[in-house]
Amino acid sequence: MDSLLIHGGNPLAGDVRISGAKNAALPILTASLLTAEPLKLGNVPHLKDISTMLALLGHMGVRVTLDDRNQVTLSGESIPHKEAPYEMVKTMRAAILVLGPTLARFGEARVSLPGGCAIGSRPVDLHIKGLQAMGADIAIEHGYIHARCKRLKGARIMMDVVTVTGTENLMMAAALAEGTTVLENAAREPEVVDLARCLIAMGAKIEGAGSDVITVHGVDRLHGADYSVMADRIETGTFLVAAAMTGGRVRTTHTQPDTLDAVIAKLREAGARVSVGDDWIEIESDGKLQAVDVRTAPHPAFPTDMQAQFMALNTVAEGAASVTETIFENRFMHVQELRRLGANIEVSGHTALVRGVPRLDGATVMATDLRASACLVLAGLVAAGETTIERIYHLDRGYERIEEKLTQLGARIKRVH
Ligand SMILES: CC(=O)N[C@H]1[C@@H](OP(=O)(O)OP(=O)(O)OC[C@H]2O[C@@H](n3ccc(=O)[nH]c3=O)[C@H](O)[C@@H]2O)O[C@H](CO)[C@@H](O)[C@@H]1O
Ligand SMILES: C=C(OP(=O)(O)O)C(=O)O
Repeated sequence: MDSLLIHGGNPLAGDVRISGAKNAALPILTASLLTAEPLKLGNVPHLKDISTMLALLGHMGVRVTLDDRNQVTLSGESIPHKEAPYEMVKTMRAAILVLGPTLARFGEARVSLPGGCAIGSRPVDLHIKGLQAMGADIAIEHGYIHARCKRLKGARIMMDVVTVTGTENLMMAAALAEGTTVLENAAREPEVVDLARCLIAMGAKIEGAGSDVITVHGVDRLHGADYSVMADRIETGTFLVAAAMTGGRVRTTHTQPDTLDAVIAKLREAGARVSVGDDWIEIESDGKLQAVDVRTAPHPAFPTDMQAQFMALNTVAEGAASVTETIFENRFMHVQELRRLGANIEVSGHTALVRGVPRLDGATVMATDLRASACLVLAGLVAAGETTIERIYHLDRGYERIEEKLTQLGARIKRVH
C-alpha cells in the first residue's frame, strides 16, 4: 500500500492547474446511459473513482474510448447488464447514480445497496422514494435495489433532506419520464448545475437547476453531446488552504471562482489575501492566520468536503474556533490523527473546538477517508520534520496527481510504494 512522505516547512509558490471536478464528472459519465448516441466529454479528471465508474459503465455495456486529446467518449447503444454489482458499489458510492438513468431508459435496474462508510451511514432512501413517486416498483432483495417500471411518470417530489446525488439521480430519471417532474428542496450544488447543463446539451428540458426547485419536462429520447466538465472546487479550495497555511503565494488556474464564495470568505476572514479573476484565484499569506469558525451546510453555505481542510488550518492558527459538521454524522475521523501531530482539538457531538498551537510535529498518521487524507497532507506541509501518511488510496479517489502538483509548488512530498 502506498504512503506519502512529507517534509514540512516549505511555503508554496506558483501556479497550479485545477482538474475537472470528480463530483460533476461522476454523474455526467452516468448520463451516457440515457442515450444510444455517443456522449463526448472533456476535462474528465484522472482519478480512481473515475476509472471505477468507467469500469462499471463498461461492465454494463457502455463502450468507452479515450482519444489523444484526452476526451472520453461513451456509447451506450445497448446495455445488456442493467446492474451495478456490490464489488463496484462498495468502493465508490456514486455508483448509485446508474440507478435513475438505467431505469428511465430500460424500465429495469439492479444496483447494490451502498453500505455505511467512514463518514456516516449515508442512506439512499430519498433516491428510492423519488423513483417510487414516479411510478417505479422497487424491491430490496439480497442487498440489491431492484427497480422496474413501464415508463416513469412525472411527479412532484419533495425531498426532506437536501441530497446531491439524490437530486442528480432523480433529475436524470425525470429527463426521460412522461410528463413534468418538480423536485422540491433540490440540492443547489454547482455539480448539479453542471449535470443539468450536460443533460440540456443532450436535449433534456430542465429549468431551475441551481435553485431549490428543479422542473424537468420529460422527453421521449435524448441525443449525444459534446460537453466539458466543470473545474473541481474542492481541489481548488484544498490548494488555497495549503498556500494559506504554508505562508505562500499560489494561483489556482482553470477554476471557477463563483463556485467557491463561502470558502474564499473564510480564507479572507482567516487573514489571507485572496484575489479573483475570470478563471483563477490567487492567494497570498504570511502563514499567520486567525482561527475561523466553520459550519457545514448545503450549497451555497460552507461545503462539508472542505471541513477537514479548515480543521487543519485552525490547528496552526491564532486563537480558538469551532468546526461544526451538520451533513455527515461521523466526519471527524481526522481529529485523532491531527492530535498525533500535536493538534489541540476537543470534540463534543457535531462540533470540534480547535485551539491553535504554535507548531505541529511530524508523525505517522493514517488516512481514513478522502478529505481526511487531504487535511493530513495540509498538516504535514506545515509540521516540523517528517510526516508519513498511510493508506493514501483514499486520496487517489479524488485528487489528481496531488504530490506532483504540490512538488511543482515547492513542497517536499513523495509517494513511497
Ligand atoms: C459523488 C458526490 O457528489 N459526492 C458528494 C455528495 O454525496 P451524496 O450525494 O452521497 O451526499 P448527500 O447530499 O446525498 O447527503 C447529504 C445528507 O443527506 C442524507 N441523505 C442522503 C440521501 C438519502 O437518500 N437520504 C439521506 O438521508 C445523508 O445521509 C447526508 O446526511 O454530496 C455530499 C454533500 O455535499 C458530498 O460530501 C459528497 O462529496
Ligand atoms: C465524500 C466525498 O465523495 P463520495 O461522495 O464520492 O464519497 C468527497 O468527495 O469528499
